[in-house]
Amino acid sequence: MLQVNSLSFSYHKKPILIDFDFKVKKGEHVSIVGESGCGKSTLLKLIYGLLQPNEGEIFWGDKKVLGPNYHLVPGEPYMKYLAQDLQLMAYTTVEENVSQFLSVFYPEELRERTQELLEMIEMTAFAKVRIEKLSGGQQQRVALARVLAQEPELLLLDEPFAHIDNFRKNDLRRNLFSYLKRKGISCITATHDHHDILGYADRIIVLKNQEILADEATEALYYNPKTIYTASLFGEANHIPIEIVKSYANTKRKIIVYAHEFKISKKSGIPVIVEKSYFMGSYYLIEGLAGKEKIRFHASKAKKPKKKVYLNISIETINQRLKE
Ligand SMILES: Nc1ncnc2c1ncn2[C@@H]1O[C@H](COP(=O)(O)OP(=O)(O)OP(=O)(O)O)[C@@H](O)[C@H]1O
Repeated sequence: MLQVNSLSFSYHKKPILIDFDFKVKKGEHVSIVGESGCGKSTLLKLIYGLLQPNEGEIFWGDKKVLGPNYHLVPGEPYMKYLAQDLQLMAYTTVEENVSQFLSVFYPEELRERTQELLEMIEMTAFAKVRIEKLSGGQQQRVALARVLAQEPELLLLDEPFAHIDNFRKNDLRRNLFSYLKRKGISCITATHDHHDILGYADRIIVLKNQEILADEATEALYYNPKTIYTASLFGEANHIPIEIVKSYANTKRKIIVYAHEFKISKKSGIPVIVEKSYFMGSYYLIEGLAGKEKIRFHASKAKKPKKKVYLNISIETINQRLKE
């Protein structure tokens, strides 16, 4: 288990992370999310031991992670960190880059393990190709297989699919995260992309203003995000005064409603004047005004500007969001 205790870090006196406490269990997959510059990469570098905490400690089981003040070569053998710097050997083949790190004695087992990893990254056809001939996204996939060949207990991934095209991304996500679960490898992923989170992360840690804003199981956080900042990490979300939803409500509170949670009605609900429709593939995202309040919702067809529609939200959603 990873244990982060009262961790604080500053770059040249500028605080980046203040008093972080969290745990990651064996085999658990945790996503670190938050706006650009909130400190996601910094947190991964601290866990890996590339940066020295100002305060606090990090443990993997009973082993303390020592920062650069104590290590000439950063990194711990039980942990791997995959960042933008891929550290591949340009003049050797994909296969060699992966198999070199497998601690396997018998040639047949070496072949099988290499094959398993190349299948996982869908690069079997490129086994004999030299790294220098690959695209950036292909190199990123090889780098992933290479760190997995080293059988880490904890894998740290920084924007792992940033250079990978959309054709591959979904398959690769599914392959990678089920591989990690199968092998019981713990994983912390820093990402902006909610597609990396929903469906894969067991837990989400949200960073904002140098602090942990939320640390919760993925579904619980999705359904009850508490702040619009958190909800927006999952997709298009509205933060609207409750009096717009329930005209009789006597409160200044606002509630979070995801765009897809509104149902359109011809006759009753929140009156909204359409401003703009955006084609999104399987639906249209519609922007409109409820009084002075901007509202975004989904519709199966585009709506003409100035058209009046009525929106409804289920009572279950309202009650859930109003819970403290
Ligand atoms: N070596 C450095 N020296 C000084 N400041 C730094 C250094 N590296 C990062 N920072 C600053 O620390 C803050 C956190 O950076 P970090 O890269 O951890 O954020 P991030 O959440 O990973 O961002 P992104 O999502 O854009 O990758 C930013 O304000 C950044 O400018």
